[in-house]
Amino acid sequence: MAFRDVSYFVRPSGDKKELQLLDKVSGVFRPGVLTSLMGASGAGKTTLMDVLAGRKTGGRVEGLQLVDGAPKRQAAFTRLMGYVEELDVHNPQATVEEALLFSARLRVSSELLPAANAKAFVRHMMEVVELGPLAHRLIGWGGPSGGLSTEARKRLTIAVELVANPSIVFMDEPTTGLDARAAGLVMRAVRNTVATGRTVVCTIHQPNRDIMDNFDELLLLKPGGRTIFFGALGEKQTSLVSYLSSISGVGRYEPHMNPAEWMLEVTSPAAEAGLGLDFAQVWEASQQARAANQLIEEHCGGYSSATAANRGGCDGGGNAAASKRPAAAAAAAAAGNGGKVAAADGDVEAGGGGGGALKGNQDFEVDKVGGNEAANETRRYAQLTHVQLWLVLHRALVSHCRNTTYNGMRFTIAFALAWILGSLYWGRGMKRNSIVGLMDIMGAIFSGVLFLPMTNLMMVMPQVMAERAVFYREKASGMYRPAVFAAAQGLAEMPFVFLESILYVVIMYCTIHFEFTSEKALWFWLYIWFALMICTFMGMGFMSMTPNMPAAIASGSALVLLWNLFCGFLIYRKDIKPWYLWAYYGNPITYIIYGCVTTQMGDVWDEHVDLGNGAAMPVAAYVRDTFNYEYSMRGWIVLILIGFMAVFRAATYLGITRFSYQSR
Ligand SMILES: Nc1ncnc2c1ncn2[C@@H]1O[C@H](COP(=O)(O)OP(=O)(O)OP(=O)(O)O)[C@@H](O)[C@H]1O
Repeated sequence: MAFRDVSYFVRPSGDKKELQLLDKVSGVFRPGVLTSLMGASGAGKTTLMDVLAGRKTGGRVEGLQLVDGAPKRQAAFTRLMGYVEELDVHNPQATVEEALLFSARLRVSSELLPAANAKAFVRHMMEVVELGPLAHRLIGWGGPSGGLSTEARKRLTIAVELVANPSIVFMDEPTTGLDARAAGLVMRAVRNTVATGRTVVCTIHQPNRDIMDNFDELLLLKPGGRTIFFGALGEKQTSLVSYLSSISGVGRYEPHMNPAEWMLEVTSPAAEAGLGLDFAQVWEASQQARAANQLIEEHCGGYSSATAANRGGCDGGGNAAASKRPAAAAAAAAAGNGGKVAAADGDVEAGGGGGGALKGNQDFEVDKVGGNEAANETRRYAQLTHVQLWLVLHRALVSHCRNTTYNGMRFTIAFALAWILGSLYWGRGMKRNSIVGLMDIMGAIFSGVLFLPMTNLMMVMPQVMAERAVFYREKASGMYRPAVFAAAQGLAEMPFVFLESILYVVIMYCTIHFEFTSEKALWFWLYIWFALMICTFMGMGFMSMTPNMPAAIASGSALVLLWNLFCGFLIYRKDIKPWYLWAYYGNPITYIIYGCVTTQMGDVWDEHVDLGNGAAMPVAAYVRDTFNYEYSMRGWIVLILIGFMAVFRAATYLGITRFSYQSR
């Protein structure tokens, strides 16, 4: 990948003036070469990497970006690159191998990596980052709650990108937060990745000497996103040290010093002010900059920065071919960097193909993976929609089955609430011959419809919050359609809510002793099942549309209170002021109570309610006249409730597609 005069501008909200975060940055990232992006905090390292990776969600980019000598086309480039984010966000319920298989299947097409070969490929990639022994370990949440260690999680994050067989891998601060030993292990995985012939670019903060020794080249930025140095570091960073030492006034480098620390210290804004120098200007005038520019020109061919920018070279247009790296390129790159890359660990060799070649003893040609990716470059996703849905749904179901805390809690609460309601209204389900008896039945139904479904609403929110973080990463990697994720998320809940509804209804129905006919019991169960589903989907929808848990809980609770008040139990339908009727009709609780009450009592013409003073009327007539409940509506109510479910599923879809709470 080559880029020239890349600038990036943002317009902070409420500010008329654009802020420039990158200022004409140029460079070349080559196969088999490990390039570090360094600079003071806030210099623009992550910004540059995000711009080059096409991960910025706003702002304006200028300049030329080429992939394999042609203007970068983002859709194709997304399939060719891996982006190791600083935070290691994974599905905690998956094992290491499952997470990698999931990524491989969704990011490499079945033509290039048949499902039968995926496991062998993944196993091979696990060897690259030395995760083989942890293949069957559950990822977990890390820290005291168990699962992979911080360092193993980082190697997993790298592997998740590697199994997509990318040509170029961007890594955002892969060693941050790790101790020296853990950072060393991660760097070995990074180095192994480079040895497969891939282009690897890392942002990194003040690495120690051992870590620094792993890097071949450096792009050093200063605040404002301007280049201070770009080129080979040389053995033990001698090229960098000799360049900076040649600038008059720069503090002397002593052999015992950490070169990264020294470099950042002598080029800091304070040091610049002390020397009265602008290191970016010094760089532009230097002989090393001329050599770097020559290299950049060689890779940029005849493209001018302005032309490419106008043609959408930054994020669209152009005719980018998928990256095809000849083995010679990797070898040449290695030769140009002290031969560091040529030696590969184990059976991993630098080689050709879009994703570098792995020579193993598999019974299929891994070399083909990525090498033929150009054939699919027009396809946005590696897999067809139904395959995406199956893979995402399968993962969601497995995760739910393993999430014993979530399921344990919801089944326990269902059991406990059913018994509490059952003991409160014990045996009153058939006492329909007095107004008090009917109100008891209504109360039991109102409580049953509200309590457990509301619990579901609150309990699902943290689950969705956790899944959303993983979704953002996977969406950015172009693994599947957002609609697939939304569909799988809803479908995976259904069997568990189904079981929960059976547990809840069986206990409640028997203890309250509603009428024991299979028809009435089935109607009752159906409405309660729908109530649970609606509230679960509503929790998912609210969590997807709002930025965080407090916002989701606040908005969900407010709506539930409104539903509660206007569902026709606390205030009868006929007593609700006309201008509030929308809250009665646009309210799923209204229909669930309506359905439960009318199917229990709306057809009971042979029993009479005592109205006092010797007057009585059939139960069915009382229910119809008092609550406006028509028995004939029971089927329509099912359709209305399905409509509410659809609305909340749509809310989830809109939330994940229209609102992104991860702006970059
Ligand atoms: N969307 C944005 N709007 C305004 N300023 C931004 C935006 N994104 C980044 N910045 C600013 O741009 C500068 C560069 O940010 P960036 O995160 O790229 O720096 P960095 O070199 O990676 O820093 P660090 O090492 O601390 O992560 C910072 O001053 C940051 O505050």
